[in-house]
Amino acid sequence: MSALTRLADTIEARKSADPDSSWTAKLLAKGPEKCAEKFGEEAIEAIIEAAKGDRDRLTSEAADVLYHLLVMLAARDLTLADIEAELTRREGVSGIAEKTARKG
Ligand SMILES: N=c1c2ncn([C@@H]3O[C@H](COP(=O)(O)OP(=O)(O)OP(=O)(O)O)[C@@H](O)[C@H]3O)c2ncn1[C@@H]1O[C@H](COP(=O)(O)O)[C@@H](O)[C@H]1O
Repeated sequence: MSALTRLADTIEARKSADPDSSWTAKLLAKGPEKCAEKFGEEAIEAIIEAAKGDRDRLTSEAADVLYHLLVMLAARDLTLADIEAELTRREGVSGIAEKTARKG
């Protein structure tokens, strides 16, 4: 099992945890809008580090982004498996071909 899958499972389990004992439970208790806002903040921090080019800081911010993405998805009852299914569906479809098809 990958670290990402373990993290997703932990986040799922935190849905029923005491907000006083878990950061994730506390964030989930604030609702999906707050989870989305936190994800946005973390994404911006990662963008800044990517632009600056510090690999260590970008690694740390990217980990925050993945954690907050999973929390945001959990807040809307979406799982990592749901996203993996969408990625699997896209496998073998060129991004260029997909964009051309969308433009009609
Ligand atoms: N990966 C993470 C993770 N990444 C970031 N964070 C937390 O997310 C928070 C975001 O940081 P911020 O500086 O934005 O938060 P803040 O400024 O204190 O909060 P606000 O004032 O914005 O509300 C920090 O408190 C981090 O500790 C995480 N918290 C938990 N995890 C994972 O989730 C697991 C379960 O954690 P708990 O739910 O706390 O048990 C942990 O074992 C980890 O594996």
